Formats: sequence, structure tokens, C-alpha cells
Amino acid sequence: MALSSVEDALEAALRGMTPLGVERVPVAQGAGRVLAEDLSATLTQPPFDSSAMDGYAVRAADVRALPATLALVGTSAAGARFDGILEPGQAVRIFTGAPVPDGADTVVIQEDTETLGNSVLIKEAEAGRHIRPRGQDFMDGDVLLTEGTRLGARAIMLAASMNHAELPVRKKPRVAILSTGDEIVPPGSTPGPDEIVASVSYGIAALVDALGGEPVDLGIAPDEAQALADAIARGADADVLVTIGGASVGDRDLVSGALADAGLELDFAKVAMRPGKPVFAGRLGSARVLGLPGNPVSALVCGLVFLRPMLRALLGESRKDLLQEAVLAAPLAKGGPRQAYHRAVSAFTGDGTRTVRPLPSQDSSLMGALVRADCLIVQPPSSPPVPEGGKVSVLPFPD
Ligand SMILES: Nc1nc2c(c(=O)[nH]1)N[C@H]1C(S)=C(S)[C@@H](COP(=O)(O)OP(=O)(O)OC[C@H]3O[C@@H](n4cnc5c(N)ncnc54)[C@H](O)[C@@H]3O)O[C@H]1N2
Ligand code: MOO
Repeated sequence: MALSSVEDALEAALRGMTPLGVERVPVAQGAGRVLAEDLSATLTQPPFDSSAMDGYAVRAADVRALPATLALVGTSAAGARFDGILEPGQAVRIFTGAPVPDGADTVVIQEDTETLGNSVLIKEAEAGRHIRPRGQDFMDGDVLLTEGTRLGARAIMLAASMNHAELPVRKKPRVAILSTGDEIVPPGSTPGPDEIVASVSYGIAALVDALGGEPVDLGIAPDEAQALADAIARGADADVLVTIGGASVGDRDLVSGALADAGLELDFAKVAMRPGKPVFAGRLGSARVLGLPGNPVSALVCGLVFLRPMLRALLGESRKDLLQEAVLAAPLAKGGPRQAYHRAVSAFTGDGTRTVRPLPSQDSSLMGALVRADCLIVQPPSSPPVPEGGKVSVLPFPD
């Protein structure tokens, strides 16, 4: 079977995918979730003209000639405003965040004043300063956060200030993760001489979690048809079923066969990418299936290239991955027939330019090198060699 291009494979995997349903969560639990509706302010912020400093509220006309002595007629504190109207020749003691009294149009910081019993001496002042006008941040009804926004610290803070106790967010995509292989044992075991400790499922679960999904661990299935069929059946109610290993052409690579027996409709199988060639995807009932190669680097690269956009589609997330431009710190040989994802280390020059150096070993089993890298150089198929100083595209790792 001819290899699909990464672009075609991704398009096939995403075809027909629509965002999951909406649920409401307390704003305190909204971090990392994706907004499912536009969010508008339910109040105006600040709700009144407020003081930006501790000092005295005055009329600009009274402090045109300095020094000036004004009569102290009251206090405006945050949460307890001065109710009267400031008359000419008067000042009100005011604190940061407190409402500016009617009649006042300037706040003088206390460092520029001296109190003299029931009056205050204004030594320096600037007309109109230190007042935050009502609605300077936002007005009631303003749409400030849009559907598809992933909620981080800044957006959560804004949503709370807009007086939303609950937020409409997309349901978390449930991603069932199945490790396969007779040789795979859980971390913490004492591996036999031919056994390998499971690592990929943990990396993929961490990726799913970071992307806003909910990983569900289906454990490890041996290379045996019935065990695989049982495990696949347990994952069929997930939004995405990810299988790990058994994707290649060996006699014991039974995963795609077991999925086919379960009724998998393939979207693509084998992609012109390196690493990750054996990756496949399809549909099993209502679940999407992503078959990852067993080699850890291949699996994680395929996770970034395919699983990340799939989860973003299920979350209705508006942010897309943008490849970034970088300058090579070492030459890159001409590209092969598959799109390459070279593990690379970045450095930044004084003007902010990213320079990248591919790691010397690109073997798809090397997890140590994967952690030393901070990005992938994306090299299109059959591209010409790029000399040191030439430009390339990079995909930074999300963590
Ligand atoms: N004749 C060919 N052989 C291979 C081809 C090919 O085209 N023709 N493709 C190679 C490529 S590329 C890859 S990638 C691997 C992928 O093979 P599988 O998906 O079948 O993976 P396995 O054989 O099951 O495992 C490969 C490797 O990864 C280890 N592994 C598997 N699962 C886990 C796990 N959950 N945690 C940690 N490590 C895992 C496994 O022990 C193997 O060492 O095939 C090439 N072969
Ligand atoms: O593509 Mo495999 O994923 O090269 O090791």
C-alpha cells in the first residue's frame, strides 16, 4: 500500500470530527478546559471611577496653584465610599480601589501631601491623575473570551472578574490507551531478560492530560488475538482509542488485524513520515482509533502530529500549531522520501532568533535524546540539503 502524506493522513483522520458536548464547571476548575461558548461580561469593570493610589481626592481647579491647603471632609475606602459631593476647597482621604467622590477629578498621592489636623497640604499634583474611569477594563455585555479558547491563568482571572461562577466548557475527550506486546511489563516490575518496561502509554497519557483530555489506561494486552479483541472492546466506548505497538509488518504485529476483526474502518495506514511510518487511524463505531508504533519516539511524534489535532477538533479548540522558523546551527542533509521530524536542541540569539542543532542520533527508540531535545525540525520529503545558517521549520514540544 502506498504511504499517505502526513497532510492527507491528518485530513482523513480529522474528517467528520465535531466538538464534543458542553458541560458547566466551577470557574475554580476551569483551568486547561476549552470554552464552548462566547463569554460576555455581566458587569462593568471597574464599576465606578476608582482611585489607582492611596492619597487624596481633590478638584483639579483647587490644585492649579501649589502648595494648596484643602479641608479634609471624609474618607473613601474600598468597599465604603464617601457619600457626599466634594465642594471647592475640599479633599477626601482615599485609598486604592475606592470610589472617587462626585465632584473630584484628581487623586494626589499621599507622598506629595502633608496632613495638618483637619486639612491637607498639597505640595505636588497633576490634574486628572490616578483615576481609573468606570468601564476602563470592560463594559457590561462586552464579549471578552470566545468559544474555542483554552482557559489559562489569564483567561480564568478575566472570566471570574466578569462574574461567572461557572463556565461552559467542552467535555473532556476520553482517550483509552492500550499497550500491546508479550514483552511489555508495567514500571516497577522486575523485567525478565527479554522484557521491556512499558513507557509509551505513560507518555501518551501525559500528553492527553496536557492537551485537556482524560486518559483511560486499558493496561497491557499480550500478542494474542482474543486478549487484543477483549481489550479493544473495553476501549470502544472512548472518544479515541489509542493502541501502542504491533503496528508494523511482523508476524506478531496483530493489532491492526484485531481492530479489523472488530470492524475498524481505516482512514489511513502507513504514512510517509520518519519516525512513525506504521501509524494508522480509523473509526470503530463511535470511537476514533489511532494506532501508534511501539517505538517510543515514533509514538510520541505521532501523538503530536495526529493525536493533538484530533483532541483539538474534539475540544473545538481554536488555537492551531504553528510551525516556527529557525536557523540551522549545523547543516542538514537532503531529505528522504518521508517527512522527517528531527529531534533538535534550540538556542536563542540576542535578537530572539531560534537556532537549532539536530541531535547526532535520531534512532526512534531513544527516549533520553527525546528529552534532551526541545523541538522537532520538520523536513519535508525529498527536500534539498540545508547548509548551516539556512532556514528550517520547527515544531516546539509542548512541555
Ligand atoms: N520489516 C519491517 N520492520 C519494521 C518496519 C517496517 O516497515 N518493515 N517498520 C519499523 C518501524 S518504522 C517501527 S516504528 C517499528 C514499529 O513497530 P510496531 O508498532 O509493530 O511496534 P512493536 O514491534 O510492537 O515495538 C517496537 C519497539 O517498541 C517497544 N514498545 C512497544 N510498546 C511499548 C510500550 N508500551 N512501552 C515501551 N516500549 C514499547 C517494543 O518493545 C519494541 O522495542 O517497526 C519497525 N519494523
Ligand atoms: O518510524 Mo519507525 O517509527 O522509524 O521507528
